[in-house]
Parts: sequence; C-alpha cells; structure tokens
Amino acid sequence: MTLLTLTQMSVNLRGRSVLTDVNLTVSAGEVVGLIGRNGVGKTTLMRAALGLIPASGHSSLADMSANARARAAAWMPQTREIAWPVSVADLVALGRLPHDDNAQAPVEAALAHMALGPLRNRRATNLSGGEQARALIARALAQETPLLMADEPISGLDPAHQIATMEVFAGIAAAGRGVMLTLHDIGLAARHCTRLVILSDGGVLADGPPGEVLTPANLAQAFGISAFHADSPDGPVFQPLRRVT
Ligand SMILES: Nc1ncnc2c1ncn2[C@@H]1O[C@H](COP(=O)(O)OP(=O)(O)OP(=O)(O)O)[C@@H](O)[C@H]1O
Repeated sequence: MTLLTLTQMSVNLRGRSVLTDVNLTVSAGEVVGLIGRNGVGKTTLMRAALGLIPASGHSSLADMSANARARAAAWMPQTREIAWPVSVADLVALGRLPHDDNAQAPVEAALAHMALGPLRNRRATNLSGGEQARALIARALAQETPLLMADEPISGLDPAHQIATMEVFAGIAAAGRGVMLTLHDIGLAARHCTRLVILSDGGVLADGPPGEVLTPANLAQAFGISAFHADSPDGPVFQPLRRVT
C-alpha cells in the first residue's frame, strides 16, 4: 500500500528554487532514509509533502484536511520545541489528539519503545536534548499513523538509543506501516533503512536499496566524500573516510 506519493513536486522559497520535479513514493513496510548535504532541501521536501509550505505538483498528504492528515501521518520536526512543562507521559499522550480518544495502550507502548518508563513523570522541559528527542519520537509513535515522518530524529541520541530508535522504526515498518526520516549518519542509514533517497542539486539523485545507491560516484556527487564499504553479517557497513573534490 502506498502511504505517500509526490508527483512533479517543486518548491520555491523566497524566489529561489529549492526542489524541482521530485517524484517519490513511500509504501507500507519501508523505512525510507532521505539523505543529502546540509541545505539541499530534505526538510523542505518533508514540509511540502505534508502541505506545511506551498509547492507545485502533487502530494497525496497535502490534499487532505488537517485532521485527516494527522491520522495519516505523524510528523516530528527537526526543531524540538516543547512548549509546556508537562510530564513526559502527558507529552506522549498528546499524540492521541488527532484520534480524540484517551487510549492509554498506544501511549504506554510508545513510552516502552523509547525506554521512557523511568522518565515518565519528569517534566519534559527539564529533559536533556536527547531525552527530549526520544519523548517527541514517542509522541509521534503514539499517534499510530500509517506513516511516520521524522526530521533528523536520531541526531543527538547516544549510539545505543540511535540503534534502538532505528530498530523501532524497522519494527513499525515490519508491522505494515511506513517511515520516512532524514539523517546524516550514512552508516546507520545504510544499515537500518530499507531504501535511501539521495537529494542533490534540487532533485533526486538516486532512489533504491542502500547498497545500490551508496556508490562511490553518488557519494562523491552528493556529499563530496569517499567511504569505506564492507558487507558484514550484520549488514552493510559504510564509514565516510575523506573529502573528495
Ligand atoms: N523559510 C525559508 N525561506 C527561505 N529559504 C529557506 C527557508 N527555509 C529553508 N530555506 C532554504 O532552503 C534550502 C533547503 O533548506 P532545508 O532546511 O530543506 O535543507 P536540509 O536539506 O533539510 O538541510 P539540513 O541538513 O541542514 O537540515 C536551504 O538553502 C535553506 O537556506
């Protein structure tokens, strides 16, 4: 089942073209990693896909009413602002707002997924940056939407929580939902995403399984780097090595 379809999507910001004619789908069962240099347009693509900023072309989510969209896709933005000093458990429960219910099971499951049990009664505004990120991921998980879109959800997390979070994403994809996230760690992207989309020069440079898109030529063009690559029993290993011109 297709959860997001972008057709010929283009975005101009303040008169400058950021994205041109992007075509993309995200289907159930996928963890799609959106990667590319700083400023290439990853956040812009996600925000336009959600209808949060104007775009030309078509996004299946942007067409929906705000309420329907909130039941179709959860969104974790890059800026991790927690406005009120509510408890972690209450913050996560806000994920249920689009459903207008007080269902506790999804909230408890999300708290457990993100190992937030010991922090559930702490004020969310008093958490460390990484802990706040985990609480906001949990809020998005509690929304129980077919699609989860997250902008750099694992940046600032320690290695164990990065791996655990990617495993949570893999788990919800395996359960028939879909995840689209941006990330800068090519090693984690290669290891945990089922598909990678590389943005470069305002468009999609490559789209496919990590081992197929993380070629030396694509890494050089998209990031200006070379990387070590090996296939291990735990999956592909990519380690950026040096800048290339
Ligand atoms: N509100 C805005 N007005 C004008 N330009 C903007 C605006 N928001 C973003 N941009 C520009 O659009 C381009 C794409 O920004 P975007 O945030 O999508 O990049 P990104 O790939 O997510 O970057 P990063 O990896 O640094 O998070 C950048 O050049 C940025 O400066």
